[in-house]
Amino acid sequence: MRIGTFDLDQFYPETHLQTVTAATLLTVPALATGSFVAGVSALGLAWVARQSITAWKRDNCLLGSDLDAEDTREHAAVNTNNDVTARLRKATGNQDLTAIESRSAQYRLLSVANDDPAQIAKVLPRIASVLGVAPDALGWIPTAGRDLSIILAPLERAEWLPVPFNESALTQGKLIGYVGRDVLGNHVTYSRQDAPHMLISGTTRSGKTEAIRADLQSMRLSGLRPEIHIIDAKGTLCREQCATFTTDMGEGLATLQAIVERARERIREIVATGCDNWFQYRAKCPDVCPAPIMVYVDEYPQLRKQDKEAVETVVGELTRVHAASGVFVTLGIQKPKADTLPTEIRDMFDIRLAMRVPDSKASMVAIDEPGAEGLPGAGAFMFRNGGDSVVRGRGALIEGADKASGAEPASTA
Ligand SMILES: Nc1ncnc2c1ncn2[C@@H]1O[C@H](COP(=O)(O)OP(=O)(O)OP(=O)(O)O)[C@@H](O)[C@H]1O
Repeated sequence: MRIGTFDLDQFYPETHLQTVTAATLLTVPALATGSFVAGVSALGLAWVARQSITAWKRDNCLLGSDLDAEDTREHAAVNTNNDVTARLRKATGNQDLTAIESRSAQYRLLSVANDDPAQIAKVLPRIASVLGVAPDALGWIPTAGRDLSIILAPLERAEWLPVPFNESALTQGKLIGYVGRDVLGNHVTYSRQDAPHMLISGTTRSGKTEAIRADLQSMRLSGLRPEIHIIDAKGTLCREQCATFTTDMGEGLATLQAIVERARERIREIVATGCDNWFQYRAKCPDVCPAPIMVYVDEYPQLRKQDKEAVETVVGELTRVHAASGVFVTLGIQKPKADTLPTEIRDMFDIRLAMRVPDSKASMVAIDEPGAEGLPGAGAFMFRNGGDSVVRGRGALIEGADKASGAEPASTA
């Protein structure tokens, strides 16, 4: 398990020693008696033992019953916070609560040894007062593991850490998008093959543009030479390498209509070769398969204002049918509202990335649950891939996109 950039398994190097000892004790006699199968089984047994010992020691640490203060003190990233633990226990009357503190790119993380959502929900306001933050600024991962909840308190802006774009999380020949890191330090990625279209929501200064940039970069690095079309009312993406770019919404609509025409032709060609979709076609006929078409519309309601019916028809067809033709759509939206983003369009977007949005209603539209209204901004996200549960984290910042993550003045939005 990783907390922040820190791997808890590293706490227990002695388990490696135990593995070697167990392996030697079990394997040598087995091999000496001439049984290769027994030797291999013994090695397997030793490996399983090592995994269980590590997990057992780690859980004990997280559960707080056997906290190894010496080990944790050596690492600034993870600390049992005795002060917070004592105050939590006093404030809640629950003597089982133990707080282990760590940090991620934007949050102070408090791991609390309790996974009963009802109990935690009841004590959240008291935890907020112990941490000295407003209750609605607290985030919460109720069942982060067995007997474990994680409470997230936003750090001061000066303490935020940037998340560099990580190319190694991508796979050549696949349309993998790199989003950033979750609060436990894991890479957050998605595949356009599983979920072709993406909705990115976020009010001004929330990090929406940087999120689109990270996605564009991911697609360019896929090795599939994507054909990129950007329709961007504000023009902030004008320096991105692409096939077409426009800030003119009339032109944007015409671009989408032309893509629909091409997509219809493509699907005829794909079906004629006996394939169901672009991914199959690419696997079967890599030499003739056309490049994927990536469409990015930033500030979708602006485009929709151009001609509501025509825009909804064209976006509807592209998202409903043409992932099979190799067309992948990303919509950016500042204030997601049910009337500008009707359910039948919204449901076509399986990948949902929400940065800070104006209120909980907008969060419901953006990601089907409240919470994005309380995000601290500048790249903090809630992410949902299809039916999976929501992941919180911070988006990748492409090198050179910004000098220092903490340098910006706090947003008033
Ligand atoms: N992932 C990130 N990591 C660090 N800082 C970030 C990140 N994303 C955004 N920021 C910071 O927040 C600022 C605003 O980001 P961005 O331009 O992406 O916001 P936006 O939501 O597109 O806003 P606007 O609509 O006003 O353009 C950036 O200049 C940068 O300082």
